[in-house]
Amino acid sequence: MAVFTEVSEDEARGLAQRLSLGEVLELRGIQGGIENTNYFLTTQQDGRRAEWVLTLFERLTAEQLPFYLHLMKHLAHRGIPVPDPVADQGGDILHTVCGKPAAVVDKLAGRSELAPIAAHCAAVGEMLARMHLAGRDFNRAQPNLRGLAWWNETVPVVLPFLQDAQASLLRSELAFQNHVAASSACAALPRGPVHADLFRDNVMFEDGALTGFFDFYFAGVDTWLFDVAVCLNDWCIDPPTGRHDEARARAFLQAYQRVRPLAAAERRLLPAMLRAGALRFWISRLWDFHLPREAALLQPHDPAHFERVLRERVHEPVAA
Ligand SMILES: Nc1ncnc2c1ncn2[C@@H]1O[C@H](COP(=O)(O)OP(=O)(O)O)[C@@H](O)[C@H]1O
Ligand SMILES: N[C@@H](CCOP(=O)(O)O)C(=O)O
Repeated sequence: MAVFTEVSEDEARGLAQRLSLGEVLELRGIQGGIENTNYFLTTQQDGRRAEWVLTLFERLTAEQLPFYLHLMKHLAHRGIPVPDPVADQGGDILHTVCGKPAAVVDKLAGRSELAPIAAHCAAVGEMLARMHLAGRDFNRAQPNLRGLAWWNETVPVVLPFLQDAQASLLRSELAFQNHVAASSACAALPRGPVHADLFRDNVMFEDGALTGFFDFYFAGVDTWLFDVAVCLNDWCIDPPTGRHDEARARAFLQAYQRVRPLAAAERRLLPAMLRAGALRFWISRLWDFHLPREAALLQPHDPAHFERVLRERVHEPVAA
């Protein structure tokens, strides 16, 4: 993230006490990310150091947050390696810090793999399929808040900032996606809770092994295929050109399908869904870039990257 809201050591101590985390040793603002305020919090509990991530939610509301936090808890309890939100003495996992909704989760070990090879992609594919299956009996529902309705709302807001060729691509792709979304093939796709933002910087590895998925704050109930497309568009491309990387994509898809084979309708719609995944992040990056928010450590993402990825997916459709 960025630090949109400064948290004092006093605030952190009060929170650590309410959550029985022990004595606060360190509180450090995190630079990565763009949505929320994140801090690493180190405490000492019974003589042992423990590391946590404190997140203050800057846009999500107290009504929306239980879905994400309970989803993480549900998946963690089913053995999927995701951060587990810490409850206070009353059992609540949604807290208030500096007047904002906040959560504390355990810090995952390792670091992000920003230059993945096929083995990393296979590990992510397998865990994503396991996560989809583990989410089937999650009993809360909330739509993907960065789904089609948000694209339709946001495109008119960003269009005035674009050159003609970009505006024309954005309009035509949005029309195409509205058409696909209204089709019976799309309605038949299997759905459930999806991460919806499982980029390389939202997965940890240690010594080559996957240690967890995190940053579930764009999750929602959507097609499982959308998650697959978002991953292929980030893990399995050549970043400078946005071109599809066949070897990494095969590793990802084979590993995913060893756990959950794609249905025929999913295979048919994958090319359109890859375009949807590129469009979704092109729109959000345009929005963040042209209508920025104030933050101490914010590094906006480059919108041109997903414009390139989208053009690639339109001109060179990728089959499953
Ligand atoms: N549970 C976690 N374990 C380890 N590191 C984390 C965890 N959550 C967040 N981080 C670190 O914080 C950074 C920003 O978090 P992220 O959730 O991506 O922010 P944002 O929600 O603002 O996009 C990550 O890149 C990672 O380094
Ligand atoms: N992954 C998205 C933006 C969301 O940022 P994150 O740090 O929460 O993953 C992008 O790359 O545009």
